[in-house]
Amino acid sequence: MPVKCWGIKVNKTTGEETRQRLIAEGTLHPDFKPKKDDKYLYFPVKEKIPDSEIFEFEERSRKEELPRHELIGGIAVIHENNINDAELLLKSRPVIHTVLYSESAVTGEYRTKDYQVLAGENTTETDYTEYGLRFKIDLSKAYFSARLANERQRILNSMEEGEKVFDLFAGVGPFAVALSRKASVVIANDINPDAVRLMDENIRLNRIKNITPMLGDALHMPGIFPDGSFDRIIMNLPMNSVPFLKAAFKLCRKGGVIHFYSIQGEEGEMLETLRGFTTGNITENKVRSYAPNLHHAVYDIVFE
Ligand SMILES: C[S@@+](CC[C@H](N)C(=O)[O-])C[C@H]1O[C@@H](n2cnc3c(N)ncnc32)[C@H](O)[C@@H]1O
Repeated sequence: MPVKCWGIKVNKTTGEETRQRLIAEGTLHPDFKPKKDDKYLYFPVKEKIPDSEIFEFEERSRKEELPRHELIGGIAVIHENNINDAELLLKSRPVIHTVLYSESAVTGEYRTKDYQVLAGENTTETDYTEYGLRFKIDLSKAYFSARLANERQRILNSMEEGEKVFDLFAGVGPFAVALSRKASVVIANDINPDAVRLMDENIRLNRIKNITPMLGDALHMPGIFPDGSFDRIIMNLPMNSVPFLKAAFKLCRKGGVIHFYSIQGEEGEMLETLRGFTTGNITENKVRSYAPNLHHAVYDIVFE
């Protein structure tokens, strides 16, 4: 039965942005379901806040556990080929327009996956907002994971204003776009033409002027830029970054930092390899679980 509660009414085009803002502010009411009509989305909030009005919302059933999924903008990705789960997810939030089943692990040089549409619109494209930044994503054409959002902010917070950053495996540009807020310049390279096309769009969407997107093989980058040109290097190709370490250390200045990502089973697995390149400080952190007995780790390496 619908219950009266404070809520925010927003245009559908700004729905995801509003949802993330309310979550970040801690005001989205978890006990009621957001709702929609032809034009607007309605989000329940815990108390009276600016622009809120009283609306009627359905209570969430405590038993209605949602299937495990990753939400990227309006797309929910599930790992079981289950139409009922997909329909449940589609109905659970007005912002979800498509539910995809990921048929494989990330594969190939471009680190993409095969997807099957289980419910909703027949698309792998979506709009995604992260910390106020907007992104065009196409999951079948270029890699993207929303689970690295906090990691991008961690690096941004560790940066000084005006740094020169090189993102060697930039994908559709989430690290580059986030870090451009503090950097003087970001060079953002990827070998996948679709990723670079989407990155170009994402740079324009956010009206960013200090990112140069590049289409190329990371191995060739030291031939283009003088040694030691950059303060910070991002290496998020976690299954296969080791062959690119020599190039990264050439591009990094002495005293600069390289963020090296690795999918690994044991803590410290990469330390010996990395010690072959620097005597500087190396700090290791777990970014997220990846699979049973595997995790995504980041090594922050100071080049000395
Ligand atoms: C795991 S994805 C990370 C993308 C992005 N940094 C992100 O976090 O969303 C790795 C990316 O490296 C790119 N890649 C693979 N081999 C490459 C190479 N030799 N040179 C440049 N980019 C490469 C892939 O196309 C893919 O977009």
